[in-house]
Amino acid sequence: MAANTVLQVEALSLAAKSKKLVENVSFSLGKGESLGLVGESGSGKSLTLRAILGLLPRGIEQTGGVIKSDVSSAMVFQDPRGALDPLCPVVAQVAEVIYYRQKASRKASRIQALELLEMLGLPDSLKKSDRYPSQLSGGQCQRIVIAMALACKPGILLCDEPTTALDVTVQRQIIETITSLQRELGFAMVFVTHNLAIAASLCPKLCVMKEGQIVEHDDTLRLLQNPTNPYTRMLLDSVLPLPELEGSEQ
Ligand SMILES: Nc1ncnc2c1ncn2[C@@H]1O[C@H](COP(=O)(O)OP(=O)(O)OP(=O)(O)O)[C@@H](O)[C@H]1O
Repeated sequence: MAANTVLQVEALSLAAKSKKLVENVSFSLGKGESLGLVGESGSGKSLTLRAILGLLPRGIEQTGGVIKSDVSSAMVFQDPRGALDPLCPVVAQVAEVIYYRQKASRKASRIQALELLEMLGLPDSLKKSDRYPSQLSGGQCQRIVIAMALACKPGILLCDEPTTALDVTVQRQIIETITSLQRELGFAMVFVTHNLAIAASLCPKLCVMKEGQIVEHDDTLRLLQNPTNPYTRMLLDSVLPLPELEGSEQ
């Protein structure tokens, strides 16, 4: 691996029994870089992320390729409520990750958890009284899940459609939060989404996936300006423009 490279995926193939699900996927990621994995539902994006994390679902096997990384990874899942324990207060959930991953004392873990909540822009009310996931909005739950991932001090943040379950204004806030945290903490990121616009706004490089394969891999600007694969062109064409308002100035 080159000196600045934190992740190298080489010819990764995954299968369930004999069914090929991901085929010959390759990409690399430099320190602090962001890469977007875009494509339709079922194209193999989440499985690729799970393979990087080393957490493939039961029944899925790596049938080829290698994944090289010398930094730790943490994942932010699609459904924030599903990723949290409904019976445990949220601050305690973040503190628990710090306690186990960083081997801090219980008291220090709680203090660090509160600092992370502050960093994620969560309101003071969440810190004063212990609150449960059901008492938080979807956006607040996703911020807690991001705090838990960051509590592992990852070199790579793997984001699996972290904004899909949220409304568009909250989506934007979460994306802005991730961007500013990345600038501050310097982690690299693989961002999975079916939304080309979100991936393009976050990541300077994109991989387009279809049916388990990467069909196009390029710098975001070049890919948007000059897509070479028909599927990428179709993805671009399917971004709906806003209608022009009647009587608006030209
Ligand atoms: N546990 C599993 N067992 C068998 N097949 C699976 C399993 N998980 C995923 N698959 C299959 O692997 C393929 C890729 O799935 P994956 O979840 O990676 O797609 P995706 O691109 O992330 O889709 P989405 O955007 O809907 O999350 C799909 O055909 C899916 O049905």
